[in-house]
Amino acid sequence: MENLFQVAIDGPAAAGKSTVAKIAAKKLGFVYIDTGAMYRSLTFKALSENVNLNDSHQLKQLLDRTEIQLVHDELGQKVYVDGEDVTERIRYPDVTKQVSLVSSYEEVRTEMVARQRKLAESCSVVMDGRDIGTHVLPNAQVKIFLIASVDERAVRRYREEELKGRHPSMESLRAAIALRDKKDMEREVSPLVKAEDAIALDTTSLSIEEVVSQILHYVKEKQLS
Ligand SMILES: Nc1ncnc2c1ncn2[C@@H]1O[C@H](COP(=O)(O)OP(=O)(O)OP(=O)(O)O)[C@@H](O)[C@H]1O
Ligand SMILES: Nc1ccn([C@@H]2O[C@H](COP(=O)(O)O)[C@@H](O)[C@H]2O)c(=O)n1
Repeated sequence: MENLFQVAIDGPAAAGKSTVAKIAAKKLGFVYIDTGAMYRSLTFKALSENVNLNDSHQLKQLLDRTEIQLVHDELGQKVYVDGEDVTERIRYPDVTKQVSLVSSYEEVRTEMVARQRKLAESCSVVMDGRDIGTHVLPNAQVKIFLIASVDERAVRRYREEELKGRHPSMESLRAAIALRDKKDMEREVSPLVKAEDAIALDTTSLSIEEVVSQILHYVKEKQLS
């Protein structure tokens, strides 16, 4: 289909990908696709059904009988697994801790990528994840690789946790972020890496509004060229 526009946003954990992708998509009138939520959904279901997370074949079979829906309304994104609202549940620490293992398997990724490409088939999208610019949407017109220092990312997560009434130590947040990045960068299949043609955007000292404005600038520039 002609005239479809794709914005790919990749980067390490807690760099701000989903926050800015959501706002940019809304401002552009594009659909926002949170691919991390899809891997989290499968991890949640595998944990709920006691599936062996070291068995990629079992995980793929589970995925084949799992419906994952990303639904958007005025209040934001909701995630449904087989019709159950798991929006909050997939952010719990047990899922976050295991999701990099589940996402490391080729069988799982092949199916997820097929689903993600299908979602982007008929509409303009802002898609965020780890392999969007390198693998899922290699022809995306705008590719952003969002980074921020690990200390800043830990602070951002801390503030988020504080709002939910939780007070984890800064060091535990920092360690969890660094460990997840390491696993995502070192896996064999589609590791987290900047696409050659992606724009690196360091958000360490940028506000959310400034990051969104930069992304919109790159999109407008491309649309006019
Ligand atoms: N530029 C920014 N300045 C300050 N805080 C930010 C900025 N961007 C995002 N945040 C905050 O940082 C936290 C993490 O952002 P977000 O969840 O969007 O990151 P992410 O890259 O999607 O993370 P993950 O990959 O782990 O899901 C959120 O609380 C968000 O509000
Ligand atoms: N395209 C993607 C997106 C995500 N992952 C894996 O899922 C984890 C959770 O992602 P969040 O963005 O929701 O934090 C992430 O740590 C990766 O292991 C992926 O592999 N590819």
